[in-house]
Amino acid sequence: MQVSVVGSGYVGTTIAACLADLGHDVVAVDIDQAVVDAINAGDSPIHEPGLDERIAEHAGGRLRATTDYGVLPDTDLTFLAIQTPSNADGSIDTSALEAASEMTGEALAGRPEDGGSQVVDEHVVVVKSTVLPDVVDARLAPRIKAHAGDRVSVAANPEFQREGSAVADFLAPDKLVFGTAPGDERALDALHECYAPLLEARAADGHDVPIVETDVPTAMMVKYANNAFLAAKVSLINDLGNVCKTYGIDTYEVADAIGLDDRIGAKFLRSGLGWGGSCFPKDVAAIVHAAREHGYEPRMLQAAIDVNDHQPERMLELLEKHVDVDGARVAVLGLAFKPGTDDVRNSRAIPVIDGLQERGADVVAYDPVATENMREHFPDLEYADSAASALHGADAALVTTDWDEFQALDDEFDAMHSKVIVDGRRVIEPQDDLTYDGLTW
Ligand SMILES: NC(=O)C1=CN([C@@H]2O[C@H](COP(=O)(O)OP(=O)(O)OC[C@H]3O[C@@H](n4cnc5c(N)ncnc54)[C@H](O)[C@@H]3O)[C@@H](O)[C@H]2O)C=CC1
Ligand SMILES: O=C(O)[C@H]1O[C@H](OP(=O)(O)OP(=O)(O)OC[C@H]2O[C@@H](n3ccc(=O)[nH]c3=O)[C@H](O)[C@@H]2O)[C@H](O)[C@@H](O)[C@@H]1O
Repeated sequence: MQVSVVGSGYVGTTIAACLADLGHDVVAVDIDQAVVDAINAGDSPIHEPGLDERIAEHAGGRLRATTDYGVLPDTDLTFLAIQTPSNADGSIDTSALEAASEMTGEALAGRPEDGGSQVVDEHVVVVKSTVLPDVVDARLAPRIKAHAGDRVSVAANPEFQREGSAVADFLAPDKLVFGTAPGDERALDALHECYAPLLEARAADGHDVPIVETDVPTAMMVKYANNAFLAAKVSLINDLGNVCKTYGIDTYEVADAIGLDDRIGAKFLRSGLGWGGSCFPKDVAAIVHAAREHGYEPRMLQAAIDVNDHQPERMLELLEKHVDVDGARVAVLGLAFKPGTDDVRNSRAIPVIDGLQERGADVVAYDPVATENMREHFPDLEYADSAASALHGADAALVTTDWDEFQALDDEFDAMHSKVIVDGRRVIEPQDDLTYDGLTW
């Protein structure tokens, strides 16, 4: 199948490389020339395990990149994987996605001045971006169809991959959700054809992937409900964890026990500093905002946000029990919002660093891959090139991301001025000569 993917960020690059791996001919379209150049040179524009190899293997073959929307009519199906960031009030900013929809419609209509060289007979545009249930039909499809007409179907296929394991998640999904307009067989057939090689590969490994066929608004609501449920699950274990801590009980022991109950499940029970990233905070805020616009107050979801917002403050309060933060040199270990990624969007390290600076600390930060991205937030912060050098001479260290390499830290603590560790991710093994405090244990 000929597939185009518009938007080559975390999602777009992953699905473009994976679809090429599955045998499709894929063209990635992005307005960022640097991103396009990287892919064509066989390099990944983002840090994601398994992506480098796939891009290196397929670039120049089944995978190419361009800034030219004129390639769209030569493909059968176009995914839109454009960012949908939060506005200050929690609603989502769909302007970039709307612009991309407009450009997609123009290209499919074959207007030469918009990069189109031919009028397509039939085409399917699939929205991968996460948008509220009414956005595809109200704001995206009209922009595409105004130019390209009803020869083009517009469908939704929300994505459930996680950063840090995006390739593995995309290739082994728990489910696929196909949202199409009622009776739109063209869209449904195209989605089935696109995913057929993935389903065959999973079947060969003995796994059936359930496919949920539904309408477009329900497909997007599934995406929001999925993320809201997981974020709330983490907030609930953090809330319970804060209670456990007041009794001196280890929340991880409790979580292991409750996770044995099938109705609860063992995943997403790691308590600590809370959830960050480009999606949980954005998506929970968006659904809360939308609910209020419709006159409903979503109390559980707001509570999930409140608990999450408070965990960094709890970390700083714990630190204050052990050191006088004003003037202290504090090492922050971990800047990415989770391990395995260089993404710092809404990283919990950001409010922690803000809080340290407000309290007059001298902060030194380290992350194995996310330092450059964090420089955009904190250009004047001191960045160390290893955990060992961050710890050297520090009065305390805060663990903010659960990178594996922090587990191996041992003698490095000896170079600290005072060996105080506040662990927000349960990474460090407590030792007799360390003053060790966990956030919820
Ligand atoms: N990051 C993730 O792991 C996941 C993200 N999502 C959703 O997927 C969507 C995309 O997210 P990310 O990949 O993280 O965003 P991103 O910000 O990493 O990538 C967006 C890309 O679109 C490009 N772009 C912007 N306007 C364009 C235009 N008019 N034409 C062509 N390219 C354009 C940008 O240059 C950028 O490379 C969002 O709605 C997000 O909520 C869903 C599941 C997972
Ligand atoms: O819509 C999205 O973008 C994606 O959002 C999340 O994926 P992601 O944000 O990449 O990473 P997660 O592994 O879900 O972690 C999110 C945050 O929760 C935190 N977390 C996660 C699990 C846990 O037990 N405890 C915990 O604090 C992580 O540290 C991280 O800050 C969802 O897990 C994906 O299914 C979804 O596709």
